[in-house]
Parts: sequence; C-alpha cells; structure tokens
Amino acid sequence: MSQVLGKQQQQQQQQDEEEEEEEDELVGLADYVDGPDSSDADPESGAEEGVLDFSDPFSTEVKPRILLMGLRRSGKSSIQKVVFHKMSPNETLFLESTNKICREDVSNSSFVNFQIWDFPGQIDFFDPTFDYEMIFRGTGALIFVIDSQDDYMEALARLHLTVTRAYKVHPDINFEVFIHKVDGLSDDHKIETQRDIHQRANDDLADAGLEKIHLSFYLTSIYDHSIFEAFSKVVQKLIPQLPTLENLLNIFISNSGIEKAFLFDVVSKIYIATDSTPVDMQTYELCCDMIDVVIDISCIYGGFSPPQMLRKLRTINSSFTFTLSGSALSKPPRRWSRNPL
Ligand SMILES: Nc1nc2c(ncn2[C@@H]2O[C@H](COP(=O)(O)OP(=O)(O)OP(=O)(O)O)[C@@H](O)[C@H]2O)c(=O)[nH]1
Repeated sequence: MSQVLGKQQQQQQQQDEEEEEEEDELVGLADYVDGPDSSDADPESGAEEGVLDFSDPFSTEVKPRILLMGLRRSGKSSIQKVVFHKMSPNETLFLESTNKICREDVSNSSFVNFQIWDFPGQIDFFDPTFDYEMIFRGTGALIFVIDSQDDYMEALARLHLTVTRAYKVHPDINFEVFIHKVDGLSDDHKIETQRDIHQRANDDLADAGLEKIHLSFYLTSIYDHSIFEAFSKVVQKLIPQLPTLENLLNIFISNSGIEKAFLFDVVSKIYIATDSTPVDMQTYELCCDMIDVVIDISCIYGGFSPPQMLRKLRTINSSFTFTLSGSALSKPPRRWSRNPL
C-alpha cells in the first residue's frame, strides 16, 4: 500500500514539475499581453477582453483565432473597434497606439464565436521573448493590414516575414491581406495598388519557393461597408457549416421568389452566409442599414438604449436571415439616419 502511495506521490511531483516547465516556456509572451490594468475593455460591448491566461493556449475549448497584424498605424485597432465595438470611424482618430497584444473573445452566436488578437505594429519576431510558434499554432486566420495611403514596401517585407514564419508553424492558416484606407484613393489608383501589392507579395513568395501559400486580398476602409464585407469573408472561411448554410439559403430563395438572402450576425453586421448568387455591395449596404433601422426602432418602442438592445440581441440569438424581395432591390438604397430621433 505504502509502495502504491509512494508511486502516486512521485507521479504527482513529476506532473507538477512538468507544469512548471510549461509555464516557464510561455513567460516570454507576458511582455506583450495586456495586463489587468488594460483600459481597452468596453463594458457595453459584452466582449471579454484583457489578460491572457497562460493556461489558455492549451485550453480544451476550440475557438478559431484571428490575428490582426501589420505595421504601426496601419489601422488594425480601428478595424476591430469599428466592426466589433460600433465605434464611429471618426473616433478612431483618437485611438492610441497599441503596445501590447490585446485579446478579445467575440461570442455573438454559435457561428460567430472566435478570438481576435490585435498585435502592436512594432512586434519583433526575432525577439527571443516572442513565442510566435505558440501564437500561430492555434490560429485560423491571419489578417495582415497594409496602409494603402503610405509607402507599402516595408509592409510587404513584413508581410512576407510574417506569412513565411506562420506557414512553417501551421500551414492551414488562412492568409488574408487587407489593403486598407482605400477611401483616400481614386478608383483607378485602387485597382493599380491592389495589382501591384498582389504581384509583389506573390513574387516574394515565389522567390522563396513558397508559391503554394495562398494570399487573399481585399480593398478595405472603415469609412464604408467594405471592412464589414471583408471581415464577413474571413469569418465565413472559419465556419465549417458554411456549405450547408449556403445550400439552405439557395433552397430558400428558389422556393420563395426572394432575390437575395443573407444570414447576418446582427451585432457586428458581418454576414455568415449568403446564397450562391453574386453579392453586390449596394444590396449588402441596404441590409446593413435595415438592421440599424430595426435596432433603432426597437430602442424607441422597446424602451431600450442601443447598448441594452445590443446586449439583448446577443442573449437571444444574434443570427437571423435578412432577405430582399425584387421590389426592395429595384429601389435605390436609402440612407437611413442612424438616430431616428
Ligand atoms: N482614411 C482612413 N484612415 C483610417 C482607416 N482605418 C484607420 N485609419 C486611421 O489610421 C490611424 C491609425 O489607426 P490605428 O487603428 O490606431 O492603427 P494600428 O494599426 O492599430 O496602430 P498600432 O496600434 O500603432 O499598431 C488612425 O488615425 C485611424 O483613424 C481607414 O479605413 N481610412
């Protein structure tokens, strides 16, 4: 009996030592992660934000992780705040530079359920305290933000370094490149910039013998719906049920005479799925505006403030199908006031 107990004690001791070693390996990350005094958390958003628990990377809960990376001032935090915190684009002018990794849980519904990690622009992969392997290992999508209004040569070099490192650790990551702040470019300039960035980024990968890495490119701006559309596509790739949802929406429109159907996450206004007819931006914008109207009217007649309403929507079920019939589509999109009062 005493022999058995002795063996158990030994095993326990060994386990404790192993756990201590694991914690030591992760300590390097602590320098980059928001501490408990982080003031970033938005109490109204319902999103959990803040300290990274060291045990977290090995947690049994599987939540896709989306990383936001890019040079300083490229617009990473603005994207996160506008899409997930309802911050108005003009308010992002006052955002301070991020100096630690900010992690946020987005759990609006069973489909929109992931983590976003916003990285400081100055992060250095060669810093020995930066445990990039641990970060990339659990990543579903890596969004690299490039400021299109700036000289993007340095950003392209950083994109190459980031993508090649991440690919070596976890080849299944979706690499998404946001060519951002395109509101400042003319239509011709937008297309030319996208072509140039696409060409250079893929040439760099081909030179490194890594042409099998696929990069997806999006033209984005926080001043219109392009950022919501791009984020929708990023999130959709992480939803395993996407083909089933698309099939259901196809069946729905073919049996109802409705022209276009979106399955929306109301809280963030990203769409989780749509039928297989092409998406045109005007239709998507119209649906987003209609969602705002529904929320605004519910606030007036339901006696809720907009944040209360958003919280209520989160607790009920924030995904619902938004459909447009032919007559709605034939009218030009109306600009609805965000505040009906
Ligand atoms: N014109 C324009 N400006 C934008 C856009 N997105 C962000 N910005 C501006 O870009 C500036 C930098 O934005 P941040 O979100 O702080 O950039 P960041 O990448 O998080 O910066 P770091 O935290 O330093 O890494 C802010 O003044 C934003 O208002 C956009 O789509 N268009």
